[in-house]
Amino acid sequence: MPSRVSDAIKPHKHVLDFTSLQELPESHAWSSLDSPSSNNPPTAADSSVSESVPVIDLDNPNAQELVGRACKTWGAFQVMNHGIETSLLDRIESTGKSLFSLPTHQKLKAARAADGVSGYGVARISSFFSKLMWSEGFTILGSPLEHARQLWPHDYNHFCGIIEEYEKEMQKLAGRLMGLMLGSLGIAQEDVDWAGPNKEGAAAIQLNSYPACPDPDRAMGLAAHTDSTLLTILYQNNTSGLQVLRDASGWVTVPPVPGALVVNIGDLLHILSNGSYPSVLHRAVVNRTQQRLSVAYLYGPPSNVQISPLSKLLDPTHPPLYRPVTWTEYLGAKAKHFNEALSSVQLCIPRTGLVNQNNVENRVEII
Ligand SMILES: C=C1C[C@]23C[C@H]1CC[C@H]2[C@@]12CCC[C@@](C)(C(=O)O1)[C@H]2[C@@H]3C(=O)O
Ligand SMILES: O=C(O)CCC(=O)C(=O)O
Ligand SMILES: [Fe+2]
Repeated sequence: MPSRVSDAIKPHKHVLDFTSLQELPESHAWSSLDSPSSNNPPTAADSSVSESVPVIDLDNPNAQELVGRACKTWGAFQVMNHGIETSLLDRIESTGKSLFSLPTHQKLKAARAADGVSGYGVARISSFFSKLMWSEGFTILGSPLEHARQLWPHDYNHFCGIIEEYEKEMQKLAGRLMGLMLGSLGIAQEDVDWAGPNKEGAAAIQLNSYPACPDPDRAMGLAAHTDSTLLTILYQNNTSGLQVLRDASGWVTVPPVPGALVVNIGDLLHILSNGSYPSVLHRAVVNRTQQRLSVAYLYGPPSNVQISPLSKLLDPTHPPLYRPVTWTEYLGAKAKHFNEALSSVQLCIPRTGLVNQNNVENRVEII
């Protein structure tokens, strides 16, 4: 119970000063009962998992085929030789660390507004769960200038410069990855009018910090979700925590590989590919000794473009499985339906109908 009425009405009462805690508070103690069932598939004992998310060298002449295969089977992969300089990754990591190590009262000056997207706070998906997550985040959509001024009144340009450079480089990589992913489906990027080489998608950056946790087995860093993006490019520091759900094996850890970036398929690419590239459920777990930092580049189409299954992928035996949606509209569906957002834009399939091309039966209900 909040001790003062003013605490109860503060929008950011959930933000904790993690560093001062010796024990996991009840508010952050997850049990299998209060986590949604999608969070609890049979967990694979680490030793029994022989497969792991593919690591693809983008300089490999077969990169396109390898990317296509990884998108169909895993919904995630790691990339090497991606063209992003190590020094930029080091700089984004250290600026992220310095942000999260500011005093709580300072970080709260850049708090995300109740109806806003950008700023500092708990995970946006927190409202769908009765327990809180062991993490804090900072979201950037558009210019970070105003929030950076609140955080570092004397030195905001440093942060803004790094973010700007990171966005520019990631935009290029995201375009290149889209080209490989579409190419592997037999579609030229130029044939998708908003995705051509000189077109710019929209994007957000999410900095995540997962402090060391006194009771990691009962805590959740970031609960299982899919991203509402076309694709997400994730930089993780040298501490593992990211897991993706693989139907047969349960949760599979995506280990940090020095110099690699993780790519995962989001719901809009799932729609665009008519289910050929299923979006992947993923989550972040925490550990007892080390702070973990990750930076997600959430890449989507220009916000008002309608995304629907590509017509080249459709024929009478492969009808469209989803209705057209804009990114803005889909983010609204996610905020309302969370992990059921994709089914909320699904079209009805006749009883005799066809299932998703990759047989992801649990996602396509025949009604
Ligand atoms: C452009 C986006 C995509 C958002 C919302 C908005 C800004 C922040 C993104 C994330 C980042 C963390 C997971 C997620 C699920 C969340 O809660 O915030 C993402 C969400 C989505 O992919 O739906
Ligand atoms: O921190 C991670 O490994 C995952 C972060 C993530 O899924 C996100 O920001 O969308
Ligand atoms: Fe994510």
